[in-house]
Amino acid sequence: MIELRNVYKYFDDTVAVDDVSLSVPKGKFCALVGTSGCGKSTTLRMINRLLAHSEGEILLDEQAISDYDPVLLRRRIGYVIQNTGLFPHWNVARNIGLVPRLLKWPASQVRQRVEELMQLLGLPVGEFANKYPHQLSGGQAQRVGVARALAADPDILLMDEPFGALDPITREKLQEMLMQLQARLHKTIVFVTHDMDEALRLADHLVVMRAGKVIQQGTPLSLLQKPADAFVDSLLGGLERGLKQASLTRVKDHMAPLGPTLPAQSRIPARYTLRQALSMMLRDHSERLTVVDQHDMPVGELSLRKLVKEAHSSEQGSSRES
Ligand SMILES: Nc1ncnc2c1ncn2[C@@H]1O[C@H](COP(=O)(O)OP(=O)(O)OP(=O)(O)O)[C@@H](O)[C@H]1O
Repeated sequence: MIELRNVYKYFDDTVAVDDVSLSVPKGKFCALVGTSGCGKSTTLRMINRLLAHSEGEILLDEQAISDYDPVLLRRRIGYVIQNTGLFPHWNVARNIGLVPRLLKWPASQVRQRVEELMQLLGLPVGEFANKYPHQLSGGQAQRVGVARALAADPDILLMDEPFGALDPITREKLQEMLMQLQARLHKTIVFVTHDMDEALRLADHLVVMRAGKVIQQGTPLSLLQKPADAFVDSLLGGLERGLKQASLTRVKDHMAPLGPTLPAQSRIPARYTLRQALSMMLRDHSERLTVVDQHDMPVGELSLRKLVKEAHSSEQGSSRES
């Protein structure tokens, strides 16, 4: 568990981080988003003490980070940055094994761990172990960066725009890889990004910052349903907000039992998103879809009218709560 309580960071006259409080429970994925210079990276770097905070408290598992030995603290925390920070004259295997070697693991154990991680990250050992960073594509180098951060099995990962320099297709692949890794490893992750779609896709908890302050935080769906102000609304895509919300919602959570009327012609698997369902409705000129299970058996139906009604009542509900 990572907790920041009323944290400030000053650089001379600049207030880079201004009264930030947030907590990331164990095994959860927190994304920090906001425009350039709003204090995301500074917030991240204070967690592993690359930067000292000026005021407030930062706690790991309820213990102040100032009580930890900084070297031991950083070994508990994997750190991944945009330009990978790989050593150019070391091959991939040596780069990945850096922290275990510093920890004086026996050579055979380091080798085993490196090979295990390369496999986990889709980097075949025979092909990549002896390559140097300049021989890798951006996506491959970033996989090596993630493998290196995971080498000593830290419980926390801090990731600063890790996929920022990649083309959109590679970026999406690495997001997918990270989601799969997270489903297996359950690390506590704080992830900085400019890309709201990346944050919406990956995060359990979203923190929107502006000028050093946290403007709003919560689950991606809660922010999409009720952005705190026009700035958050525009970051979340303005008019596109409805479709983004639909991308995060599954058909199975909105289907109704099969009715007495004839099933609709178009069929959609229950695991698909509402965005895909809406697209199918538009494509097939149909306000109703039959929902099917993995064996293509009808299990329910989805109606556009009901979806619109539900969206309306959930907005009413969330405005009553706030
Ligand atoms: N070492 C430093 N010395 C002085 N000012 C700094 C330093 N590091 C950051 N700042 C300032 O602190 C503020 C926050 O910077 P930070 O890098 O945390 O923002 P960011 O949200 O991560 O930006 P970006 O998305 O562009 O990386 C900025 O005004 C920046 O100029």
